[in-house]
Amino acid sequence: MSFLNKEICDGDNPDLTEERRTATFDTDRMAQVIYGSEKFAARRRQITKSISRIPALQDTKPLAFMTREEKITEACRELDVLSDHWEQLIYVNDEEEALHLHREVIGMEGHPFALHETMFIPTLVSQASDEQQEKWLGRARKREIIGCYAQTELGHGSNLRKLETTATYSPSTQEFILHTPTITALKWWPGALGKSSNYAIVMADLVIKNKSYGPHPFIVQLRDEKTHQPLPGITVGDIGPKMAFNGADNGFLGFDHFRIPRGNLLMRHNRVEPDGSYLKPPHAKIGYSSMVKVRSRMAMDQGLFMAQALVIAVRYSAVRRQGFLEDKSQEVKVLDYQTQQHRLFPSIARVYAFIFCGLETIQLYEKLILDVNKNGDTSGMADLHSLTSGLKSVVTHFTGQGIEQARMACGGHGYSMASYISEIYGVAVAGCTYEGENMVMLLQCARALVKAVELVEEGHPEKLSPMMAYLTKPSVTVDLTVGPEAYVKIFQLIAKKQAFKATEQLHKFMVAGDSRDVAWNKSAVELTKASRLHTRLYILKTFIRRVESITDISVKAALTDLLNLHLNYELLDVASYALADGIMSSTQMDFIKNQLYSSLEKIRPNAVSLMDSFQFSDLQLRSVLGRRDGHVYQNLFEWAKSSPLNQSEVLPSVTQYLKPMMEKSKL
Ligand SMILES: CCCCCCCCCC/C=C\CCCCCC(=O)SCCNC(=O)CCNC(=O)[C@H](O)C(C)(C)COP(=O)(O)OP(=O)(O)OC[C@H]1O[C@@H](n2cnc3c(N)ncnc32)[C@H](O)[C@@H]1OP(=O)(O)O
Ligand SMILES: Cc1cc2nc3c(=O)[nH]c(=O)nc-3n(C[C@H](O)[C@H](O)[C@H](O)COP(=O)(O)OP(=O)(O)OC[C@H]3O[C@@H](n4cnc5c(N)ncnc54)[C@H](O)[C@@H]3O)c2cc1C
Repeated sequence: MSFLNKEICDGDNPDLTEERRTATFDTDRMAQVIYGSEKFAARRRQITKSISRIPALQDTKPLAFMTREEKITEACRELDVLSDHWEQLIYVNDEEEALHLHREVIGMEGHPFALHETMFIPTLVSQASDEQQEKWLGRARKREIIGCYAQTELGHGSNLRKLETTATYSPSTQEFILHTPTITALKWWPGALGKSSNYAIVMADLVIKNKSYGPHPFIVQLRDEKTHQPLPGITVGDIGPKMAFNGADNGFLGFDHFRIPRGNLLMRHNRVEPDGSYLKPPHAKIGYSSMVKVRSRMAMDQGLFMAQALVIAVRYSAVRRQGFLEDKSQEVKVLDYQTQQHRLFPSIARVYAFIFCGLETIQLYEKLILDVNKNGDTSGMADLHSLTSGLKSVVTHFTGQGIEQARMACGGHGYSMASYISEIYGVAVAGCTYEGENMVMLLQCARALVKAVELVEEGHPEKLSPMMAYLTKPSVTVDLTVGPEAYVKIFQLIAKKQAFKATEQLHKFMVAGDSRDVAWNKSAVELTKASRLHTRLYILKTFIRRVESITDISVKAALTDLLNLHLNYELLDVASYALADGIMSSTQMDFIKNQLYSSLEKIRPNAVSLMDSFQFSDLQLRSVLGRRDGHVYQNLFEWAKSSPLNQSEVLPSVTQYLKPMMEKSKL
């Protein structure tokens, strides 16, 4: 039986067409704001169009029905097709275009080049000397070799100072000897390490003449370039299936006194001379730059994950009709329910806010690397580290929440893998863990906050970085009706109070005799709260700044509605702090609530177009519920019919067990 007849499916679902007609702005113009420029938004569309013309890149069997091996093989097949068309699809070496291409064609479930592009090449760019770049960077960019980033070990991920893999320098042979002394020293988790990569950046403890210099990056060949067999002295493999991200072969790696030449220590910022003398880098943590790079991307990448889930949920909510409001002759779109709007729209606002932050932090990282590589200027490192530590933690947490709400907003069908939301969720929440576990990174952000509070207390507010300047703001009474700046002021007061309270608690324990580390641990929950508020303030301010800078009037108006929703929702979410400290009254709380509800109504007519503006193709969305044409029911039925279980009427499990069991029961 097929309901996919042409009449029903010609054109888009009329409910979605109606939604698109009511939009008050142009989605191409909105895409320019989302993707940071008219040029890149247009290039994305052009790339999407070119992809749609390559038959070998169109949908094959749904991913949900594939085994892990099939997923990996399929990703590799697509990579091979892409490499044949690379130069006609994108500008070679344009990172953003390459990322878009991968996202659209291969999706988010991981692939052998995921770490090559995101960490291997960036580490060579930031850590390898010019000579070393000449040797490896060109080959990596041409994809003659595949690399990954091997840092985390079975026993240690967060505490890098305790990594156990050693790289011991031998002056007599001018080699480093890589060794895995214990089981816990096995590298464990690196993406694409298990089966695909033939090279890795390995973070190992540099040891010279029995002295440890801490983790340093080395480039290491893992496999023979012709046979792909692991080199003697190397044990490498896949760590097995994960919650999601199963197109990636996250791996393990061990070394048995494996020798690499001296020139394989990445030496842009530090050196080991032939005689074993060590030249220090200009900043102790410069070797961590690749992590900062990925963290600086995470607000954008996580924003895009949440956007995908919301495109699906919002489109589906405009097609799904259930229950009645005033008109009893026709059921309403579930998107008309206030609870549905409250479930989805604040996340739409967060998506935009996160993406605006991402645009900013990606640029900050690029600037930092230029400053460091060209002028040896490391002065921006501390600020970017604390900013991206807080941001990755806050953004991943809210993205997980937002995606889960999107799933629930799709009712039963959200739970089906046809929606694809479970996969998006599984991939996105990995970000709470990778690139620094969220609590650990919030505490990194707190280090900077506490230092700033201490500067204020010591009478040196002039030494504060601009991001911390709010810590000196006096308490004021605020009239919320004056607009965004009033919300910022209240948020600043809340964040400031919490930063001072957490620091005060830390100092109190220290005065009572605890060491700083113990006092820190006793204050850790309060410190993480301060970091979250500090980061949410940054997000809020970035959102305001970005909206203010928009020139297209209708785009600006639509985003102003979203910004107002964000301001009210965020302030309400932290209202307990404001009430406890007498910063806000209950009358102001009521005002905020009413503003919030009226924002939901204002956003409603633009909801579908706010999500269409992301211009994800159906290929990228991989969702039966979220397709642009909105033909949900027909496609769900087709999708279910393609399940391997439906390829025969009677399964072997029935003939082998259920039938005999029922027969036995009759006796
Ligand atoms: C549609 C959408 C599609 C989107 C698709 C996008 C694709 C995205 C998918 C990507 C797929 C996969 C990506 C997965 C990648 C995952 C890769 C990894 O996970 S790699 C491993 C990451 N590991 C970590 O992050 C480890 C976390 N730990 C640390 O970073 C450190 O141990 C620490 C920072 C927690 C502590 O370091 P330590 O050396 O012990 O330092 P101290 O705590 O003592 O601090 C001393 C001092 O240094 C400062 N510091 C620390 N780090 C930095 C830094 N990077 N830069 C500058 N300064 C730094 C720290 O703040 C302290 O300063 P003080 O002034 O003393 O306070
Ligand atoms: C999908 C995925 C991909 C990954 N890809 C890579 C990769 O490509 N390369 C790579 O090298 N690694 C990779 N990793 C590893 C990842 O970076 C680590 O898992 C991550 O840094 C967390 O470290 P951990 O596993 O040691 O967690 P742990 O530190 O063991 O965390 C366990 C708990 O302890 C708490 N905790 C730990 N330390 C502290 C502290 N100081 N204060 C308070 N609480 C603390 C944490 O908050 C957490 O609740 C990947 C991981 C995942 C899930």
